[in-house]
Amino acid sequence: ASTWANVKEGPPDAILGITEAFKKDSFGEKINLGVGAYRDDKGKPYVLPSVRTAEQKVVSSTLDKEYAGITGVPSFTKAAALLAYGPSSKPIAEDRVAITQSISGTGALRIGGAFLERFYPGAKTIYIPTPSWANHKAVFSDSGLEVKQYKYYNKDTIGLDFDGMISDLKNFPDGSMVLLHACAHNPTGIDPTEEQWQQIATVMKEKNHYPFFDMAYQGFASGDTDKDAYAVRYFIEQGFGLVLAQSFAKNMGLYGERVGAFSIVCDSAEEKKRVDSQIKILVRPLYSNPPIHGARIASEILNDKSLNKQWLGEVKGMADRIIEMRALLKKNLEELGSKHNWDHITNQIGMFAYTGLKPEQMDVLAKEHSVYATKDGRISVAGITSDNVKRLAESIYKVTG
Ligand SMILES: Cc1[nH+]cc(COP(=O)(O)O)c(/C=N/[C@@H](CC(=O)O)C(=O)O)c1O
Repeated sequence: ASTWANVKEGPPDAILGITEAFKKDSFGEKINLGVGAYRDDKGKPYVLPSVRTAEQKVVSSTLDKEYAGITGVPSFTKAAALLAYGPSSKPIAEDRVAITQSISGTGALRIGGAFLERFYPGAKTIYIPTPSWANHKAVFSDSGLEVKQYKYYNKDTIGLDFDGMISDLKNFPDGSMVLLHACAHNPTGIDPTEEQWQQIATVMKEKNHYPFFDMAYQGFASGDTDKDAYAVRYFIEQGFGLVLAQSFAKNMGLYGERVGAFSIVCDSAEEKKRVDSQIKILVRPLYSNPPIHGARIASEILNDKSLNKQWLGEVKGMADRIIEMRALLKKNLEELGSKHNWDHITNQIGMFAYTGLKPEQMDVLAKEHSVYATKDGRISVAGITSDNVKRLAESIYKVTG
């Protein structure tokens, strides 16, 4: 038999497969609300002007193309840590943060999964929210961890199942690894309030649970990078050690440049030194060292005062457009006379709206209305424009009444 006779055909990716279906549709007014990538009000991909400027600076500085170190471009990772943990971060001041560049957010999650699988002193089980980003389970199970879930979404209220989450955290074995979306929860767009984060931290401290923060949308959720880092910084103030995956795909629009970072907040500079050495030993056989171009662009933006200010304005602009599209969609649905309560569309935050539509309704949206989104009812609000919002509302209204 042929070498690969035993290889079976697998299913298309839940998220990236939507774009394939969208591309095949010849309808002129088709709408893609699938992949979580920002689009401007003309539905076009958006390269931030600050990124264009930073890229020109990088290119004109005629730097060489030598290997970066295993942990990447130092001026980038240093600035990424500051962005996440804040300028007055104690762990940074005490040199307790081990950080490596990663292949965007996915790569950071994968390095984290592999590091925890290799060194975490407790059970090699990580608890992720229900629902979570479609790729989390595979990233962590392929890292060799057992993946379990905690309650997060309440489908009756289309809100946070806070009591369910707290009771799960209380029932899990002491010292469990818990994945937390730092802001703009994917796919629900539902975040704990600051008070709820404080209660989550209290329970996790009592239970000695270990936080794994995934921050893929810092600045993109509220338009304010400090506000979006609230949970991470609060946990650190409460004395937690933690690991953090950062992505610059969305907040800098560097999707295809694959810019990210993975960091571990250690107990001491001495511990950080040991941890850092083991991160290098883990990364070297994975991909040896990361791509330099995207990191150099991000470094320019994060380290140059005026570029950083310009960037923050652009990130806020993206967040504001998303918030405006949420309000427009809700308004159009109400004007059509929809009897449903659509408050969740404007209450939710970040790239996605969790509509509450069922898989079969999502199928009808695609097949009969050429509106494409994932089966779980998640729509990427970034795909909504002032030109398509009316037709989108009509399509949803026809499907939901
Ligand atoms: C929560 C979360 N974490 C990590 C990532 C990974 O992003 P990266 O490009 O590796 O930095 C994504 C991407 N989410 C969108 C794109 C995708 O699925 O890859 C999405 O949910 O559509 C997330 O939504």
